[in-house]
Amino acid sequence: MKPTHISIIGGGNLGVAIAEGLISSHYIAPSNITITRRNVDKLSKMSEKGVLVTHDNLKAASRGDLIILAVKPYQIKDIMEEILPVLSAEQHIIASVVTGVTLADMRSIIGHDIPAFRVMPNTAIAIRESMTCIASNNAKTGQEQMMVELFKQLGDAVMIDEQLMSASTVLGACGIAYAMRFIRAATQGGIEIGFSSEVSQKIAMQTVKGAASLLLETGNHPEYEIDRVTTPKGCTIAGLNEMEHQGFSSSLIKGIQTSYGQIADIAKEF
Ligand SMILES: NC(=O)C1=CN([C@@H]2O[C@H](COP(=O)(O)OP(=O)(O)OC[C@H]3O[C@@H](n4cnc5c(N)ncnc54)[C@H](O)[C@@H]3O)[C@@H](O)[C@H]2O)C=CC1
Ligand SMILES: O=C(O)[C@@H]1CCC=N1
Repeated sequence: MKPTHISIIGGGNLGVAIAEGLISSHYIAPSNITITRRNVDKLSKMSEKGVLVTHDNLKAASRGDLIILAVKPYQIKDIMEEILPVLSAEQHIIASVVTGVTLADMRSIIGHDIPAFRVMPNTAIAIRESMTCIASNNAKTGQEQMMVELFKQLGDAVMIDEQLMSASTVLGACGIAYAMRFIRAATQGGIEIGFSSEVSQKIAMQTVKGAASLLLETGNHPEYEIDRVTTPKGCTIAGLNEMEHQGFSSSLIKGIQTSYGQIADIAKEF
């Protein structure tokens, strides 16, 4: 089972990133993707790639069998009300990437029959390296599997309980920004100890990629791999311990908790 036409409502940062990932995956032809935005001029790169671009959400919704809502939390209610007249439980799956908007919120507008999903990717979906968490509680047979297969084309994907959707938003979607801040900070440190900014960033980026790949490929725990780097009385443990004295792990955990707390406020925008 595979969607025949995917319509993305809201061609902003994430909506375009999803379309880019879909195009490069060859999972679906660009002519079977529609993306909408009020100002379609900003989607010219998408139309150059063969994606159908329109400001007409109704047209997009009737064309698609999978509709991905990628608008801001305060915009999703109006969009669902707008497209409702063309939705049918037989034709459509509605998937929202909108932070803090629950399946119950969605059902309060679109009703109980239309299969609804929450999907939480991150912006690396554009290059097919997203971690995407997916939840639903009224999917029809085979639809959950179809959604996982689709998003596995764009990185990795898992079904989770909806209760964990906010946690997945923080760890996966916000998480890519935390990882990039690590890269930027490491780059700045690298400049201070002698590298040009360009070379420093290259080293920082490839090192983070290598660390993640090592864990993904071996299945090892990070501390096991750290033990293999930290020579006794060596420079790694000296720096690592100083980072911990300065609150490295603690600041990350506290940041994650703060982001998580913020989602309750975002949810009020619905
Ligand atoms: N940016 C990210 O990394 C992630 C964002 N999200 C969620 O995805 C959603 C979208 O986020 P972004 O792409 O960052 O926001 P964005 O503001 O870049 O994109 C939203 C787009 O929707 C368009 N839009 C607004 N009203 C519309 C309408 N009536 N018809 C058609 N298009 C309309 C806007 O013009 C804009 O281009 C948010 O709810 C956010 O919480 C989730 C995971 C990651
Ligand atoms: O910062 C935000 O609220 C959105 C949700 C996850 C990533 N960006």
